[in-house]
Amino acid sequence: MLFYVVLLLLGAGAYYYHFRINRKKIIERLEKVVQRKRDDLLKNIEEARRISDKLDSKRRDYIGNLDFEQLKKELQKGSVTCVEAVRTYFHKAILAHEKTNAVTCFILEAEQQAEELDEKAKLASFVKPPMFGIPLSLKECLKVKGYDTTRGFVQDAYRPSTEDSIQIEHYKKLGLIPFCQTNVPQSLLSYNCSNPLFGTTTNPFDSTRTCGGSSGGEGALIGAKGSLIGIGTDVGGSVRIPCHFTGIAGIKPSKMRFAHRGGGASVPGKPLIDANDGPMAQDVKTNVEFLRNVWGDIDFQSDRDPYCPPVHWNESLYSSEKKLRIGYYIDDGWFTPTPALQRAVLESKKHLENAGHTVIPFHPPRLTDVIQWYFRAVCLDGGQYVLNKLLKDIIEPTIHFQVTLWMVPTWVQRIFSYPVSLVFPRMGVLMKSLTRDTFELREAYAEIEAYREEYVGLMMKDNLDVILCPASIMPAPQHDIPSKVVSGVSYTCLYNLLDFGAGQFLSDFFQRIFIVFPGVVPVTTVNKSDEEKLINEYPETDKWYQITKKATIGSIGMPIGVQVAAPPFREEAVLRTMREIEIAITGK
Ligand SMILES: CCCCCCCC/C=C\CCCCCCCC(=O)NCC(=O)O
Repeated sequence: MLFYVVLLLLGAGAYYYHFRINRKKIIERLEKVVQRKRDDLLKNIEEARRISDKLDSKRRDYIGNLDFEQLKKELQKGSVTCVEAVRTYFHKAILAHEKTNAVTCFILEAEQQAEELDEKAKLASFVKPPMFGIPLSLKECLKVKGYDTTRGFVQDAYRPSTEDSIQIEHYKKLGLIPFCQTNVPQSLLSYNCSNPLFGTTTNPFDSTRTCGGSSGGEGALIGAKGSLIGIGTDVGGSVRIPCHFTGIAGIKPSKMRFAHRGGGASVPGKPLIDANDGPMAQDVKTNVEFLRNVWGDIDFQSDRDPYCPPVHWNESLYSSEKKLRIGYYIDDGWFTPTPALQRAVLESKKHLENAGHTVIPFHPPRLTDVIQWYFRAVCLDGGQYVLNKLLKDIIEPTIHFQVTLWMVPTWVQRIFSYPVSLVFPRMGVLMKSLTRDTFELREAYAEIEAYREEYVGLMMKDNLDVILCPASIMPAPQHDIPSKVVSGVSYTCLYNLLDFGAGQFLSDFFQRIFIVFPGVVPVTTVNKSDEEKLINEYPETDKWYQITKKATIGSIGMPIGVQVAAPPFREEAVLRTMREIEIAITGK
């Protein structure tokens, strides 16, 4: 017996030794890549600075102070040129980058694209496209010809995309000029924004706090006024959480409203929970204008990707005067949000009631189950795909906790989940979430499908048009917190789980009720009384609550958004609701 124990220990030791040596080699090799990439970025920024400096600083300030609508008009009139717009936004993005480390690369060809557009504009026959000359920032994972999409993995550096994705092609056709790429967390499966290649992106309001993720670079850049409009992706909150953390507005349309051919994903091959791209901007108005133009011309995407139905912008839904019926909740029953987030929903409710809408309580059912199905379906191979990539890479320290969880074999997690449940029941739920086998995975898929019916059934029973709820559980926390409180995505991941696969859109009934489309609009900032309530009333019943409470203390002044969600192909109703909240708050 002793012999076998010794043999086993020796075997384990040898395996561990081999593993360490191998990891050391990988890290040494990749550290050189990191250095090269960082040197290249410095040169790239200097080149962008040289380009931006060609424009007189007074002119740059003038153009830099125009909002989206004003810049769009001036570009259309010809009183601002595309080259001037690009040079201005190189300048503004450099300033934002110096503050937050948001940019991973400037797309230097933007200047040339701008020059070509300006040349075309001189021809009498040329009809300017609707978003002529507007600079567009892009999350690093979106495919642009000639540029990397590393998703924060060092191993994927210097493997540039060979083509633009269909969406990028479309944006260029509409006159937009992609001018920079922005940072992401390693793997995209986190709501912070750090990776070993480009480092940590910080929140423009407080550098000790995260800008959110995974479209965190976009959040930081737009929040710091370095871009007017950008594109993120969202599989669990990655557009909405950074918007909420950085005080901007953004939306995650239902999957089929964009073409996905040529796009990338955090975990390819997960059928029920898929990432959608979505715009992010300083206000709702800009998102509306952007989507009005993109969906007004959606045939461009549908023609190239038959899985993208040609559903056009629905102006009558957006501009309708019919009063809405809105369901709201301030606590999903899984994770009580901190007081400012609850107040933001209640204030928005009042604004909407003042505008004549009916706002009634709505309770999303069984969030504990939702959390389990979501993690099971996102990590559909038990996290193996991401873990394999991570083990071939330098692992980002701010996601160490999350990676450690993934490394524990599923059967071990399952055994320990029972004793853990006795002292920390919510952790027990998470520890039972990763799938043991395909039998369990199929079951989870079936549950998700049934849940979709249940959820929309509840909405239909009360004849609800949209749902109003918190955007997250807390204001922006410190950089390492998201990986420690990964279950805090319940407010956003619910609406990814309710998304829909191809095919069902064929029926009008399904189109109306099944896919849910959420967006986030900034509403308020954390105040003193929120902090007092947090200290005196916020639960401390388990470790996640304790971490959340501690991370939220000291967040006075941080932005807070709310989330609005609605059934598929009714994105315009969500935008209308968000815009009405925006008008009530800002008066414009
Ligand atoms: C012992 C318990 C094991 C559970 C381990 C869970 C590990 C965490 C897995 C997934 C985290 C999901 C967080 C989602 C954050 C938002 C991500 C997002 O929207 N990404 C966008 C994209 O992928 O494009």
